[in-house]
Amino acid sequence: MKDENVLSLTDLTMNFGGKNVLNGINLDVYQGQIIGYIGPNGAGKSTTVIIMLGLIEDYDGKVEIFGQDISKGDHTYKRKIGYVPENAEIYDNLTASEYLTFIGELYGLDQVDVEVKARKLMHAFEMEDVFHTRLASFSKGMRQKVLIISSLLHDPDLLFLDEPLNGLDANSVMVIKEVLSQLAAQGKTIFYSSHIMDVVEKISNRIVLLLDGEVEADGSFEALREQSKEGTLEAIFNQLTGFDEHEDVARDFVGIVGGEDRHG
Ligand SMILES: Nc1ncnc2c1ncn2[C@@H]1O[C@H](COP(=O)(O)OP(=O)(O)OP(=O)(O)O)[C@@H](O)[C@H]1O
Repeated sequence: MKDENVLSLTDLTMNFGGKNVLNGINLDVYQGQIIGYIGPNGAGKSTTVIIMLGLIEDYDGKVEIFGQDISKGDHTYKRKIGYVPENAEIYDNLTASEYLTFIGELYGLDQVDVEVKARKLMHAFEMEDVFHTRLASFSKGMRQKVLIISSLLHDPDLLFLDEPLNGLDANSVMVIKEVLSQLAAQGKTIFYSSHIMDVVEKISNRIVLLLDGEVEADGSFEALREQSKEGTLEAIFNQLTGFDEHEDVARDFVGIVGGEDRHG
C-alpha cells in the first residue's frame, strides 16, 4: 500500500545542555520513499535518527512511526526497523556467523533460520568463505557489508542508514544502491543520511536538508534544482547552506601547512 504515512515528526525539538539542537522539525515520510537526509556537520541529523530509534526520550514534540506515538511505551515498532550506524561497535571477537545470529535473535528470529539466512546473504555478497571468521580480521568494506546484512535480517519495513557506503568499493556501491532501490520498489521506506552528495542525488526520491536543527529544504532533486538553478546537489547544498568560501578556506589551510600563516 503506497502513500501510507510511515513516519511523522511534529514540532520535534531537542535540547542538549541548554542548546537547542533540533528546532521544531516537521516531516511526513511515506511508504516506499528514499529520503536523502543531508545537512552540514552538527545540523542534527544523527540526533533525529537516534530519537526515532527510541534511544533518546527527553525530546519535545511528537514522533509517530507506523502510526504509533513512540513515547507511549509500546516498542514493537522496533521489530520493523533496521539501522546501519555510521560507526558500529562491532564485536571483533565474534565470527560473522555468531554476530549475525546474535543480532537476528535480538530481533526475535529463530537461531537456525537466522543462521541460514545470514549465510545466504553473506554468499550473495561473496563473503561465504569468511562466515566463520572473526570480524577482527575483516577489512572496512567487509565489516560494512556485515552491518548492512545485520540491518536487513528481519526484513524491516523502515531502514535508517548512516553513511552506509563507508569503505565499500565501486562494485559493492553499485550493488548496495541497487539493493536499496529494489527494497524501496517493494514498499520499504529508507531514511538515508550521508555527506556524499552525488550518491544522495541519484538514490533519493526526496531530499530533506537540515540546517541548524530546522528543515531548510524538502523536495525531489529535480524540484530543488528548479528552485535553486544549480545543477548538482553539491552546488544546491553549498547554496542553501550559504557556503561559497571553499577556496579561501583551502588557501588559508594550505598556507598554514606550508608555514605561511597570514593570520599569525
Ligand atoms: N549527547 C549529546 N550531548 C550534547 N550535545 C550533543 C549530543 N549529541 C549531539 N550533540 C550536539 O548536537 C548537535 C547535532 O549533532 P548531530 O550529531 O545530530 O549532528 P549531525 O547533523 O549528525 O552531524 P554530522 O554530519 O557531523 O554527523 C551538535 O552540536 C552536537 O555537538
